[in-house]
Amino acid sequence: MSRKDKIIDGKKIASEIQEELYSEIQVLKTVSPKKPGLAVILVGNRKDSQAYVRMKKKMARKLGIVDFEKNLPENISQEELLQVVTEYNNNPEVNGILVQLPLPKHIDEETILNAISPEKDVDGFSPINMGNLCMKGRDPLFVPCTPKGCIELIKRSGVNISGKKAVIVGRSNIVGLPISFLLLHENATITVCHSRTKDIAKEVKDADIVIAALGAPEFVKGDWIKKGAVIIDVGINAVPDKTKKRGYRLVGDVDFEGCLKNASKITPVPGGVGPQTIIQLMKSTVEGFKRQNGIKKLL
Ligand SMILES: Nc1nc2c(c(=O)[nH]1)N[C@@H](CN(C=O)c1ccc(C(=O)N[C@@H](CCC(=O)O)C(=O)O)cc1)CN2
Repeated sequence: MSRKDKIIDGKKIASEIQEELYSEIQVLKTVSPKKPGLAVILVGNRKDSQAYVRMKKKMARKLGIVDFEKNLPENISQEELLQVVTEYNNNPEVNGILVQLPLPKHIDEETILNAISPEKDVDGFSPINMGNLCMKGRDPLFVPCTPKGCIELIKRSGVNISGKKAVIVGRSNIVGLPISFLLLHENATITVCHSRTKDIAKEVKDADIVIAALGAPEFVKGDWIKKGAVIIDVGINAVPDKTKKRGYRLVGDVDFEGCLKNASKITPVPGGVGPQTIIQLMKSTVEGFKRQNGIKKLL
């Protein structure tokens, strides 16, 4: 298999989904005078978070989703932030609410995420949606965007998940845990590795599907990969690089060149999982809009 055939083009898949969603929104216009609305709450001045929020706004506008934005100061109190969440919970024009993470240290993330109405929790991070994701036969209203995107990348690359052994490296609430449950619901056999796992390399060597989501640059090495394995790299790490204009380059949690040799499919960084986070958020907003307006099936 050629190098090109092995690399999952995340940007291309995201633009295919964008086109599908655009068409769906055009049809929605014929059945409802309302437009889907997404509220994004950003606290503080982190450059990376500001960039992600800009990307979300830009995509929403391209698709005809109305964006509501609140940029709040770093020192905002938890009570004031809760007030903003409540306002959006009560605003019928807002179908999805997202609080950009991470939050400043003085704010309790769990309290804020708990305050988002589960019906508008497009990130899928609220305890009700997370709880339903973790149970068999219970459909959460929303599923976290990055894990949802990983499943979509695997499926759209023609990989059958059922019966496969999937090894997830990382157990975060945002990615590692939700993707483990999504893969389990797709009938994969899952192993979740973390900092106390005795021999991560040994676990990965057995995997048909590897999900790397631990936030450590190029952690997963080429000689850990079983021939034919599918590798989904969720990590986005900036490593210093003086040859680059911005002084750094982005790498994933996987040693890309090393792992490419044995992999049958692999996502690059950038241009792999990242674009899914944005487009899946838009999909979830439209799903929320339809549910909240009693729109079931189109055409
Ligand atoms: N409330 C949330 N906060 C955060 C989430 C989330 O899903 N919900 N995820 C991440 C950040 N994130 C979106 O918020 C995000 C990360 C990366 C990308 C992306 O497209 N990355 C590009 C590279 C971009 C670059 O050049 O810097 C890529 O991988 O190709 C989009 C969104 C944490 N917070």
